[in-house]
Amino acid sequence: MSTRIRTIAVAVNPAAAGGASVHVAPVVVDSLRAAGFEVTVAAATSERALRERLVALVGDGGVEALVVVGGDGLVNLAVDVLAGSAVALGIVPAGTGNDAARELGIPLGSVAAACDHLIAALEREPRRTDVGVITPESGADMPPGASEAEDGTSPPPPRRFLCAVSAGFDALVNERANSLRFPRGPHRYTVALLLELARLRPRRYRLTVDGVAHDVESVLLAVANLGSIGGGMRIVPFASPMDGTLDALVVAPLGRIRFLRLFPRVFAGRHVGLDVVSFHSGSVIRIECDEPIVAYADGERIGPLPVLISVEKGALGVLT
Ligand SMILES: Nc1ncnc2c1ncn2[C@@H]1O[C@H](COP(=O)(O)OP(=O)(O)OP(=O)(O)O)[C@@H](O)[C@H]1O
Repeated sequence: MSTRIRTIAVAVNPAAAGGASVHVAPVVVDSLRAAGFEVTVAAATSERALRERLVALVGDGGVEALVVVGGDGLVNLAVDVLAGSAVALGIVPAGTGNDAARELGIPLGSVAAACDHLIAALEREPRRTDVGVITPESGADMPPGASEAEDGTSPPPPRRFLCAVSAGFDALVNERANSLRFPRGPHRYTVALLLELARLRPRRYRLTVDGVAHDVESVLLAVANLGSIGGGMRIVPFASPMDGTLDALVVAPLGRIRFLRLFPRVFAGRHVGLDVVSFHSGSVIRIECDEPIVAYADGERIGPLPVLISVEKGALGVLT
């Protein structure tokens, strides 16, 4: 067993993948204990309560690693809490999309394989990984379902992310899904996608990459640290989380049929080189749009554009 890491917190999201992670977590805890690690379980009834618990655990130096059992939303929460600390992040994928795990080479689809991978990684030095930071510039945004007290005129605080920021079609789909009362579950995203597809049209953005402004029209615009979103859409197949760089993907205006035909190519990462696709790499990227669009990071709602995105090089130790 590793002499470096002995104490581990396991964070559970009872909401991930419709509750499936509740069954996965005990398997993870048992595997780690059987391998000789000291394990604390961190679960809470809400995301906010879980954040407070994780901040306390990391702050008092009680754990050397945090293993999340959930999807990209829970990974995002852990990254936001852990970046810059000495606590390493482990992931046992138990969500719907699991893009962070996929990109980090963590086995998907088998809890036993993911646990074996994690225990092997605990023997090694954590891999230093870049973390993105998204800073909303404007306030006065009321999230769907927020209380009056959460509304305000000051911008939401900066938030870290591991995978990507969405500011185009997929951000609109997320926002639409969040506003729908019916249906519940994953079908909400299908309905939202169809509704947004019917409304597909380009928006005008100003993308400023390391101080150089690009005025673009786009239907799909995202900024990646790790290359995939939405359950395996390889938006930036060449993205590296260890190069101190972010990569923006811009898809130029195109009709619905061509847009739909693009999707299988993006899943396969074979859109690079197409005339409608361009990439811009840099360490500070600002996205502005002349229409109200709410940005999402790792599938989490951030706030309206404009946003400033930067990178914290090697800020996170990942067990992989
Ligand atoms: N009690 C809770 N503990 C932790 N997270 C919670 C809780 N309740 C709600 N959440 C939120 O649930 C959302 C979904 O979780 P998660 O991302 O882990 O699963 P998923 O959506 O099924 O997977 P993916 O993001 O990979 O598609 C996240 O935004 C998370 O913050």
